Amino acid sequence: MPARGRTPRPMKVVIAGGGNGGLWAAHRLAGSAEVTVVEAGIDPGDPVPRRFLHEHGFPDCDWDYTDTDSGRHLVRGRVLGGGSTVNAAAGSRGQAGGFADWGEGWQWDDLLPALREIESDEQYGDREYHGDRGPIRITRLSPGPLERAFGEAAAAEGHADCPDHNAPGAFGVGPWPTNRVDGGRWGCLAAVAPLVRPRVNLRAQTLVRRILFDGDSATGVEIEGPGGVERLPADLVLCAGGAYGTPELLWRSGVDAPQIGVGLQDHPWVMLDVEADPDAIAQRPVSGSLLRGWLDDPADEYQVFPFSAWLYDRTASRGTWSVSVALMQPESRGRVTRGPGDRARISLGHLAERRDVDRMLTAIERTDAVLARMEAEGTIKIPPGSWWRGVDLERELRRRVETYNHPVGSCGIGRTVDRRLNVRGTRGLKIVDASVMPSIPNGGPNLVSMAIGLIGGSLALADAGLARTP
Ligand SMILES: Cc1cc2nc3c(=O)[nH]c(=O)nc-3n(C[C@H](O)[C@H](O)[C@H](O)COP(=O)(O)OP(=O)(O)OC[C@H]3O[C@@H](n4cnc5c(N)ncnc54)[C@H](O)[C@@H]3O)c2cc1C
Repeated sequence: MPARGRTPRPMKVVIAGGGNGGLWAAHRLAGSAEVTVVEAGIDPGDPVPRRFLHEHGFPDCDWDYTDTDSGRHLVRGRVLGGGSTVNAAAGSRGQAGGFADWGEGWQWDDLLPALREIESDEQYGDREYHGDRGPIRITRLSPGPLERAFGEAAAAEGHADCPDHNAPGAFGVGPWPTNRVDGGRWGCLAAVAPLVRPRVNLRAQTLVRRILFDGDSATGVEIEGPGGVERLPADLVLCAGGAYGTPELLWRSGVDAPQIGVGLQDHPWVMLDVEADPDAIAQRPVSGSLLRGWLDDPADEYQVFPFSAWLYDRTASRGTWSVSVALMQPESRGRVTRGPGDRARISLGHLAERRDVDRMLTAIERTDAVLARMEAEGTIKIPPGSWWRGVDLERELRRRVETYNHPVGSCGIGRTVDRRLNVRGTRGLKIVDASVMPSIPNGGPNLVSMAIGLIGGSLALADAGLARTP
């Protein structure tokens, strides 16, 4: 019991990682608790520099991970705003069925209030399943000539018109919901950091080296920043380092919770590169069309979206239109294991399950049918010898499959954390990022990881018996 007349001090919370989950948890907690956000990368500041709004590829703000299966580099934003500062700003949130195995308290209806609170949907904000007051602005960009032709070809192949991919039960072809303002990426750096900075202690360019414990209770963190190594005491530590960074931090801290790194999932995708008029491509280089189809069952969802190859790779031709095909509810799982120096050793495990291979092959076949119609109309050219029309397609698929940059689930609910996001076997330690997703949603993890941060912040307040400030 506090001494008579003495005001109890505010709860001290340290958030390790200022990305999607971390900034949204900070937003929820600031004002009700004394919050410090520790971000290893830079804070680019406000107003957001143009490059973080309009450019792609940030080697100076990256964690430099590698997929050990393929040897390919894995991009992970090391910058305030995390993935949402470097990503493709696709704001598709997935459908209810994609959360069916998330367990009690984490079903679609449980997540929807947070998903609504995050967003202002410019076209459909008045619908009950959308928000119109959140800082993340969702819009749909007008189609260019290639998007129109793609939509017509997909319709001729039997795909429904889909004006809002975030509407319940939506499938078909239509504009990408994208978090952009004036064409620029509108992620957590642009939209959430300005709300959080004045209300928290933000330590950028500072690494959380380890979580400190007294027995099984987290008591703070050890950080290393421009001023050297320091200890920050805390009543509660929230890990928000992402699907690779959070396991690393737990290992560095000697946390022995169950199944860390087990259960990693990612959407596998491949590119079908076709040729088109560079001026037509330039009219809508990214965030144009999205086709969501399914094979035998809605759980067999695949996504197709075209974009300018040159936008992401300056060695590519401006006339290359990359048509990506991704499997949205893969069964395969990868693993993050503890590598030398407690660095994450990542095996994405794409196409480990036979069923995923078969589903990818069928999705490619269906996509090729749409592209063939476009070619017949003269809007694109499928180069002779294209890999997906050759022999031994499965071998080529396995060689070319890569990451959609959507890793989740390395510290899943029901495995490493409980339903209130507490790290099992510890006290005063929660995880509030994409690593807790029990399985990969059938949309992008961008908005869902933000929702997890917001819910994690609410759970922390509720656990402490604190009221939420508006
Ligand atoms: C190139 C790319 C494109 C993508 N495109 C899309 C898309 O279009 N749509 C979509 O839905 N999803 C997309 N994603 C995925 C999406 O951005 C992520 O799922 C999301 O950012 C995950 O949020 P998070 O909070 O788990 O982690 P992050 O947003 O990655 O945040 C983790 C933060 O923690 C920091 N950190 C880590 N360890 C430490 C430490 N020890 N100390 C201090 N700080 C630390 C990191 O620097 C980072 O800022 C993309 C991702 C990438 C990389």
